[in-house]
Formats: sequence, structure tokens, C-alpha cells
Amino acid sequence: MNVEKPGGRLFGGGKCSGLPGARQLPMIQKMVESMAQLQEEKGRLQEQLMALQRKLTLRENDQQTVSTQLQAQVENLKDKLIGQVQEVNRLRSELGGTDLEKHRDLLMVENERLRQDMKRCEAELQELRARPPPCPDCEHSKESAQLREKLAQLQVETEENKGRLAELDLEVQQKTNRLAEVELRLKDSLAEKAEEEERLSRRLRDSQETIATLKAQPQPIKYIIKTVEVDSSKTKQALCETQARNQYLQEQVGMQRQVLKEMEQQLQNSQQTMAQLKAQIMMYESELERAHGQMLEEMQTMEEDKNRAIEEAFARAQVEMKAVHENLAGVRTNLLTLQPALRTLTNDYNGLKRQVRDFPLLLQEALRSARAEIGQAIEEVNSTNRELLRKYRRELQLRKKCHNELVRLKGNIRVIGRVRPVTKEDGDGPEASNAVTFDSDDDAVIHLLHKGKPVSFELDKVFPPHATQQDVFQEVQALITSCIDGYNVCIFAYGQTGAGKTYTMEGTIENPGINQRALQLLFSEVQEKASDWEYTITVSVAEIYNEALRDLLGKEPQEKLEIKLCPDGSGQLYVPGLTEFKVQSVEDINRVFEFGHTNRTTEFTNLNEHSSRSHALLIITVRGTDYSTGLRTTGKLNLVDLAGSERVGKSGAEGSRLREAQYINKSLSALGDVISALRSRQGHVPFRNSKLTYLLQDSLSGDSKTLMLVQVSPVEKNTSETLCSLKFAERVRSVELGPGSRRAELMSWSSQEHLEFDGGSVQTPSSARSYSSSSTGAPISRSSSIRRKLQTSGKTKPVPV
Ligand SMILES: Nc1ncnc2c1ncn2[C@@H]1O[C@H](COP(=O)(O)OP(=O)(O)OP(=O)(O)O)[C@@H](O)[C@H]1O
Repeated sequence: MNVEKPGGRLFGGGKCSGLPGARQLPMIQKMVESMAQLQEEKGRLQEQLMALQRKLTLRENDQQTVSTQLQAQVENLKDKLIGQVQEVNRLRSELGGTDLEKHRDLLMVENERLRQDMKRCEAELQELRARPPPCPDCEHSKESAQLREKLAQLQVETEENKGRLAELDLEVQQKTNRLAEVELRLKDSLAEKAEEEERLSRRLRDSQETIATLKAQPQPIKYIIKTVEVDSSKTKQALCETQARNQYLQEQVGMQRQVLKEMEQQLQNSQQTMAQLKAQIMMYESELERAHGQMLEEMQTMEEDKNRAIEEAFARAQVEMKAVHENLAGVRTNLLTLQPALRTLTNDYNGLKRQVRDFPLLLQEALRSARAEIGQAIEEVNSTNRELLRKYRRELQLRKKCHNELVRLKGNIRVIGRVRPVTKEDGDGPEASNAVTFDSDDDAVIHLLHKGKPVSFELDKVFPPHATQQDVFQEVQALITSCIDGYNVCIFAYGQTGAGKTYTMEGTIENPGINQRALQLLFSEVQEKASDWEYTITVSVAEIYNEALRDLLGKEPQEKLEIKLCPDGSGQLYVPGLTEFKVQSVEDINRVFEFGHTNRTTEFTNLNEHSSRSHALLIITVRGTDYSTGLRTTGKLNLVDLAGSERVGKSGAEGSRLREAQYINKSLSALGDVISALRSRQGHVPFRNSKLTYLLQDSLSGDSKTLMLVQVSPVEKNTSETLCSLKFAERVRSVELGPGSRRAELMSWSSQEHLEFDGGSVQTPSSARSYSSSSTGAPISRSSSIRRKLQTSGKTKPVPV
């Protein structure tokens, strides 16, 4: 590059024209100086260049920052624009809410219409009311009712519509407010945007001015550069680079301008969009107004239609009303004739109504007084009942005492005789002739004609052959009652085989004996006392055969049972394993007896067709508990059908029959011993000498009550056995068990004694020798004389006692 400069010759080509040395020296100095100056100038320029470069760099940075800021602002504006577009869309969609306004307007119109309808109906109603009173059945009244209904309905509808209208008003108001808000915001953002644009334009202008200024500056630099180029290629190169850089920066500025233009373009576009949106909103609003106008027109048309319809209906109603009025006139005439009757009826009805109104009060009053009277009566009855109950209890106690006193006075051991009728088994002829007679004045005396000589016996009572089972039972039932009171009772039937023991104790199905009647009586007594006492009745059936005790209700009747003392130390006896059946009805009793019968041992003898050879015992236990006091009682009723007491010699028994008879005689003798010991109040009573007495111990001792039924045959051939039985009975009768005292009154002792001895039929077993002792102070009975005589005679044949 050749840069021409003033004074350039000095530096061009480097050739010297051959000046003399003196002139060359100052020139060199000058050159050195100028070189130095140039050097300085160069340094200064370099510094300026660097400063410019720094400035350029800074400006570049500034421009980049500005550009970034501008870009950010553009982005921001874009976002805002998008937001506004969205807002406008939303508003547009919300403006779809013009439907609401439509709806609201419709409702208002409807409401107005309803209000007018209502007014009209009210006017009609007023008119109807002003008319004369209608007949209840006529059309007019129906119409009136319909109108009233319609009016009510319209009122309800109006109210509903009013409510809905208010809601819609509120909603429209809210939406209008929001629209205004949005419009306000839109305006604000437009103003902001304009401001921003203004600001950006200003800055752009500033930047352009700065660039122009900068462009205007480089002239001296160029000069300097040219100057420097002469001196330094390096400086030249740096200048080139700077220029290139400057070029680049200018390009950059151009690009920025381009971007700015684009942004301005975008801004214009968005402004256009805004304008379009505004135009659309305007259009919508105008459409809205048009629709509103159309709607009003339609409503007007509808209103007219409705008025027309109402007028037509009114005209029809008038015609109908006319007809109704005519009918009404007829009805009124009828009404006038009916009114007096109606008045009478009304009066009657009012009177009845008054009565009906007063009736509950009268009824209540009557009921109250009746209730009070009934309550008083109940109270009186209750107190009477209580008094009666108290008296009843006292009477019961008294009865019990009297009963016991009666039994005590009668004697704790009572002996009753019963003579059976003559049966076909007795046969015919003189042997079957009657040998027994009775005293018509005294039912306790029996006369026996034995071998042509009369013998008399006095017992507690004697039943002749014609006496019934009931007669006999009546005599014993007092004892049975005392068993309920907790006493032990023993009733046993004694007599020769065939004398009627079983008949008296068991009886027949048609004519039951003491056993069944006793249980029936117990049931009825227990029933009577059921309100105060709880009773349980159990039965056991046992037999003593050959001194072996067997349970006739047990599963194994052959098993021999033992009699033992109760382990509780009460001194009571009991039989372990002896079955007890609880009975509550006659059916239960019959079942028990039947079962007992099947197990009982019976054998034939030549004395009777069939005869029991064992003692049969029915043991009834009555356990009671007093509800009020908790007192417990236990009474035992022993009903014993003893084995036949005939003499062994007469029956002609041998072998096992003889053994049976001996056992029977032994046990009957033991019974006699026990009774004798009790009578003579001996310290020791030999209860244990036989199973029978041992088992009956608690029913023979203490305050127990005993009844012996002595069964006798009336016929001549049995007079010896009858005599023995009656003697036994008389002896038993003379024994006392309780505190009372009874003594045998011996009427014809010598004759009897003679008879017995003379007949040689009375045999006394060695075990039954001591009936009485004179040392006890008891009166010497007839039996003791017999014993004495027997001992003297030395006869040892066994007799029952
Ligand atoms: N009072 C009476 N009335 C009618 N018949 C009776 C009467 N007493 C007994 N008999 C009859 O006499 C017969 C013998 O009586 P029953 O069998 O009762 O005698 P018994 O003493 O029990 O004899 P055994 O010791 O053998 O059992 C029976 O046919 C019975 O019907």
C-alpha cells in the first residue's frame, strides 16, 4: 500500500541523493526526533485504539444486553398478547352468557304475563264473589273453584319466577361487572404496550444515534492509521482487524435492526388482532341487541294470542254462567222450602253435639267413681280375705291339735275287727254255719260261738260282713291325715289266710281298699294345702318272705335288702336300695301296684285257693315344706298286709311250706313281743327280732300311730283261728304308745281262758312269753294268765302271739 503523506519523500525508497554530511546531520536529528515523535504518536494512537477497542467491546456488550432485554421484552409482550387473546376467548365464551340475559328477559316477560293473569283471575273471582251464593253442585261453583286453584297455582308460579329472576339478575350483574373489569384490564395492558413501544423506539433511536456518532468519529483515526501504516505493518494489521471488527459490529447492528423491525411488525399484527377482536365484540353486541328486539316482538305476539284466547274463554264462561244462573234460580226455590227443615236439623244436631261433647266428661266421672268403689270393695275383700286366711290358718292349727288329741284319746294303738262275709269257698253244711254275732248296742263288741260256748271280745270297733270298704276307710282316714302332719303311721291287716286281709288293704278294681283310698285322700289333702305347702308323695312296695326283705318295685326283686340306721345320726332307719316312686295321680298308683303284684310271691295252700305267704308292705312317704315358714315335715304311712296267721298243724304244711309257716309265725310273734314291750314300757323293745318289727320300728314307737285290722272268718270251721286272732287283737289293744292311757277291760276272762286252754289250740312260742310283768305296775292282762297257764302246761306249739 502506498500512502502518500506530506513530506513523504523523506521516507520513500530509502535512497539518498548524496547531500553533504553537515546538512545530513541535522536532518538525521530531525528524522530521529520525528521518529521519536512518530513513536510517541504511535503509542498514543495505540492507546487510543485500545481505548476504542475497549469502548467497542463495551458497546458490543451493551448492544448485546440491550438486544437480550429487547428479546425478553418481546417475549414478555408475546406472552401478554397470548394471555389477552385467551382472555378475549374466554370473554367470548362467557358472552355466550347472553343466553342468560335472554333467559332472564324471557322470565321477566313470563312473570309479567303471570302477573296479569293473576290480576285477571282475581278480578273474575271478585266478580264471582259479588254474585249471589252458588249452589254447591252447580257449574258456576266448580268454575270458581277451578279459578281459585288456577289463581293459587299462578301465584306459586309467579313466586318461583320471581326467585329465579332475582337469581338471574344477580348472575347477569356479576358477569357485567367482570366484563367491565376485563375491558379495563385490556385497556391498561394496551396503554402499557404503547408505552413500552414508545420506550423501545426511543432506545432504538438512541442506539442509532450513538452508532451514527461512532461512525462519524473514525476520520482522525483513519488519518492516524494511515500515518501508522507507513511506519508499522503491525499497526496496519491491527487497524484492519479493528475495521473488520467494526464491520462485524455494524452487521450485528443491522441484524438487531432487522429483529427490531420484525418485532415492530409483530406488534402491529397484535394491534390488528386486537382491533379485530374489538370489532367482533362490537358485532356480538349488536347481534345481542337485535335478538333482544326479536324476542320482544315475539313476546308481543304471544301476549296478543293469549289475550285473544282469554277473551274467547271469557265469552264461553259468560254463556255457561248464564245457564248456571238459571239453574241456580231453581235451586234457590228448592232451598227456600228446605230451609225450615234444615234449621230444625241444625238445632237437633247442635243439641246432640253438646251431648257428645259432654259425654266423655260424664263417662270419665262415672268411671272414676266406679273405679274408686271397686278399689274400695277390693280393699275390703282383701282385708276380709286376709282375716279369713288368718282364721283358716288358726283353724288348721286347731284342727291339727284336735286331731292329734282325738287320736291320742282314742289311743295310739287302735284295733279294729272286720268279719268277712261267708263265701262259696266256705262250702255248705254245719261247718260253714255262722259262728259270729254282734252287739246291736255296742259296735265294738263281737261274740264268737266256739265249740258251743260263746266268747265275747271288745275291740275299738268291729265291722260286720256287710260293712263296705268306704265304711272301713272312714274309720282309718284320720290316721292318714295325721301322716300329712308329719306323724308316722302303721296300719296292718292281721288274720288267718282267707280272712279278707288283702281285700281290706288292696280291694278290687271296682271296690278299692285302704291302700288306694289312702293315696287318693293324700292327694286331695295335699291339693287343698297347695297354696301354703309343697308336698311330694313317694311310694315303695316291699315284701318280707322267709325273713328276707325284697323290693317289689326294684329291677331285681329277688335281691335281699338290709335295714340300716341312717348315717346322719338321727336314729332313723332306712333300707338302702329300696325303690321310691313319686306318685301324683291314681294312674301312677295303679301302675305301681300292678308292678308290685307281678313281683309278689304267691303260693297255693290247701287252706285257700291262693294265699300269700309273705308280708306285703306299701310304704308311703309324705314330705312337706311350708312356703311361709320353710318348716319341713316327713310322715310315713306303712300299710302292711301280713301273711296268714293260721296254725301250721291245721294247714298241714310240710317241708318248705312248714318253713314258710314257721317264719310267718316267728315274725308275728316278734310283732307281739314288740307290742307287749311297748305296752309294759320296758326299757328295751325287741324291734330287731324280726325284719317286720325292725322295719316298722319308727311307726310303732314314740308318738307314732298304729292301727291293726283284725280280719276274721265268720264260719264255724274257722272258729279256732278266729279265736286266736281276736285274742291277739285284744292284747294289742291294751298297749299304749303315747302319753294317753288306755286299759283293756276284761269282761269274761275266765271263760276265755278256759276256752283257749280247753281247746288246746292256742300255742305260745318261747320267744313271745313275757307280755307283761306285774312288777311294772300295769294291770295284769288276760294274756299274761294265758302265758302262765301255757307255761304250766309246758306246751310249746308256736302261735302267732
Ligand atoms: N268284706 C268282704 N266282702 C266280700 N268278699 C270278701 C270280703 N273279705 C274277703 N272277701 C273274699 O274272701 C276271699 C279271701 O279274701 P282275701 O284273699 O282277702 O283273704 P286274705 O286274708 O288276704 O288271704 P291270704 O292270707 O291268703 O292273702 C276273697 O275271695 C275275697 O274276695
